Amino acid sequence: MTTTQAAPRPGTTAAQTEPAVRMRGLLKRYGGRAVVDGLDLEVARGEVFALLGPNGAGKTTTIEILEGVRKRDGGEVRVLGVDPAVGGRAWRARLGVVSQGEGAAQELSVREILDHFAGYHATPRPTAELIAAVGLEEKAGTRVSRLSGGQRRRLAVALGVQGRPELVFLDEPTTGMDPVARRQFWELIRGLRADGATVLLTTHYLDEAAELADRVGVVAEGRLVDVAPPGELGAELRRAATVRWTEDGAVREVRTESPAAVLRDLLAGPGDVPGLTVTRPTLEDVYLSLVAAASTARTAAEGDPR
Ligand SMILES: Nc1ncnc2c1ncn2[C@@H]1O[C@H](COP(=O)(O)OP(=O)(O)OP(=O)(O)O)[C@@H](O)[C@H]1O
Repeated sequence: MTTTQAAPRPGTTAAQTEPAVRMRGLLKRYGGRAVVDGLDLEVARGEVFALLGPNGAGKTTTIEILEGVRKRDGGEVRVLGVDPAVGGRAWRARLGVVSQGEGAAQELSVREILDHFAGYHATPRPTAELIAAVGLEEKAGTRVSRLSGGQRRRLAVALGVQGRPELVFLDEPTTGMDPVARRQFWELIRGLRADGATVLLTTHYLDEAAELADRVGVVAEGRLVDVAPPGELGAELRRAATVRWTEDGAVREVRTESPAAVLRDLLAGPGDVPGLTVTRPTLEDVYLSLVAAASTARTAAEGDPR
C-alpha cells in the first residue's frame, strides 16, 4: 500500500516527530495547467527522501515552493514547522539549498567563495573540511569560471551543506558528476544523515535513489504516484517474476508470481534447461511502469485522442 507518511524514528522527542516537511494538496498552476496537482507528502526528521520523476513532472517546482522561493496556488505546506511563504531569516538559516542553477561568483576561487559564505552562517563547517568532503582539494585555488560542470556541482553541494542545515534540499545534485564524485557525494549524504539532518533530493539516477534514500516518491504529471522504501516501490508490479529458458532454439518466457513452481516443473524434465534465468523487476522497471501508467491516466482524463 502507498504511504505518504513517514514513520517516526525510535527514541525521538515529540518536537522531533513533527515531520521536517509536510504538504497537503499542494497546487501550482502555470497558464491554467496544474504542474503540481494536489501533492500530499511528509518527510520525517532525519529521513533521506528522494523525489523521482520524468522531466517536467513538477519536482523542481515543488522543491522551490518548499524553499520559499516560489509561490503556491493552493494547499498547505509546513517546512520545519513554518509556512515557507512567510518563512523569515531564522527559518532560512536552518535550510541548505542546492538548486539546479549556478550562482557562485565566477571570479573567486573555490576556497574564497566558501570562506566568503562561511560568514553568513553561525557555525559553518570549516572550508578545508568541505573541500575535502566534495573532493575539490586540487581545485581549491581555482576560479569558478575555470571549473568543469561536475566540479561546479561539487561546489554547489559544499555551499548547500556549509551551514550545518537541519534540512537540505538538493535538486539533481549529482548531474554531471563523474562516478567517483557521485560516490563521494553519497558518503557526504550518509554523513549528514548520521548527524541527524533531513535530506530531500531529486535525481534521475535510480541507483542513487536506491543507494541513499530511506523512501522514494515518484512524481508524474504533477502527482505522487507511489511512495515507499526503494525496495518496496510498486509492490504489486514487483510480485511477478519472469522465468526464461531456451527450448528448441527459441527463448521461452513465463511471468509468474510462483517462480519456484515453474522451476520445479522445468527441472523435473529429463534434460538440462539451457539459458534458465529468473528475474524480478528492477527499480528502473517499476519506475518506468509507474510513470507510463500516470501518463496514460492523464491522457485518458483529458480525452486526448493520441
Ligand atoms: N516559470 C514557469 N512558467 C511556466 N511554466 C513553468 C515555469 N516553471 C516550470 N514550468 C513548467 O512546469 C512544469 C514542471 O517543471 P519542473 O521544473 O518543476 O519539472 P521537474 O520535474 O523539476 O523537471 P526536470 O526533471 O526536467 O528538472 C514543466 O512543464 C515546466 O515547463
